[in-house]
Amino acid sequence: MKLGFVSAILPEYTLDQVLGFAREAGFSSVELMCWPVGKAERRYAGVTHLDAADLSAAALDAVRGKLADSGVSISGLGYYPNPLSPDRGEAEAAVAQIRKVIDAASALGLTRVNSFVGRDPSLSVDENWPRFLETWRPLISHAESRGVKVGIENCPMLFGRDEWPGGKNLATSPAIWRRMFEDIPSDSFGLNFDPSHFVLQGMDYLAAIREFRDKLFHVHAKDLRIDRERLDEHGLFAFPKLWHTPKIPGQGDVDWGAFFGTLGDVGYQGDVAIEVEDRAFEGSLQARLDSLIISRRYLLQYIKG
Ligand SMILES: O=C1C[C@@H](O)[C@H](O)[C@@H](O)C1=O
Repeated sequence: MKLGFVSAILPEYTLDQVLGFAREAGFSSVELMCWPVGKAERRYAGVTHLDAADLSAAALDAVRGKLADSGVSISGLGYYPNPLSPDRGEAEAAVAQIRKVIDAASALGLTRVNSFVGRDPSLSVDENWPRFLETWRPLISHAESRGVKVGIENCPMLFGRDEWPGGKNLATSPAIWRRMFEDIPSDSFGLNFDPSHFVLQGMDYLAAIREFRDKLFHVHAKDLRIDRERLDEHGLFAFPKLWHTPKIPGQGDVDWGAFFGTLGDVGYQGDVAIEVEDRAFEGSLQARLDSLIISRRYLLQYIKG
């Protein structure tokens, strides 16, 4: 397994700076953010370390050169919008960008793109399903034709009022994954698995790794703490942001020994990208760089990196 990080935590860095930091800090890989150039609509979004809109020969050569010089590999290209948004304009833009990111991966000889399937939060899973199929069947055919595997992250995107009540990503549970993979059976359709989202939902991430071993395309290492006193105060049906806190690996409730033990049992040999969304480390650029260094040091007890 290779250890890397999600580049969203370094929005002010250029691609060169991201790769330079990764190399100096000893990371083997990086998941590069590929949001369209522009303003972020939410935290950890809107970061562009690779502009998928410019796939000119010159731009691609420049990126290839930077990657080769750095000696750091790219675990995947990441873009996490809501392609099933009730705002049709937003959804169409998301779908168009996902296609470009798939094209960019293929042009660079990469095999992984990570994203969300999206959701209309005001509708049930069943009510979202026809649109999910209409949107994702062509996207996955496109990925197949480009030799790219799309890993869907299991984040519920359900933290506060604007995502209430269903969240902005359908792909949150084994029950939904089974249905997704049955309805769109493709070797290009799988998971970007993050155990922290299972902790949030009170679910067993080890059983899920075992069942979906063949669908594990990419892994995120983010931790999360359930704040028991706040949960006792607000209850499970309150906005989740009221009773949990995202943390760096080792500082939350994920059992990383069991997690890596189970990944090893199922033969996972892909990339693990540390994802920092821990406000305790967001006071400065240096604190964010430190958070990646500390997370890496912690996880190296389980994997070679
Ligand atoms: O991996 C993820 C993608 C992010 O854009 C999002 O903020 C998030 O919570 C997440 O887990």
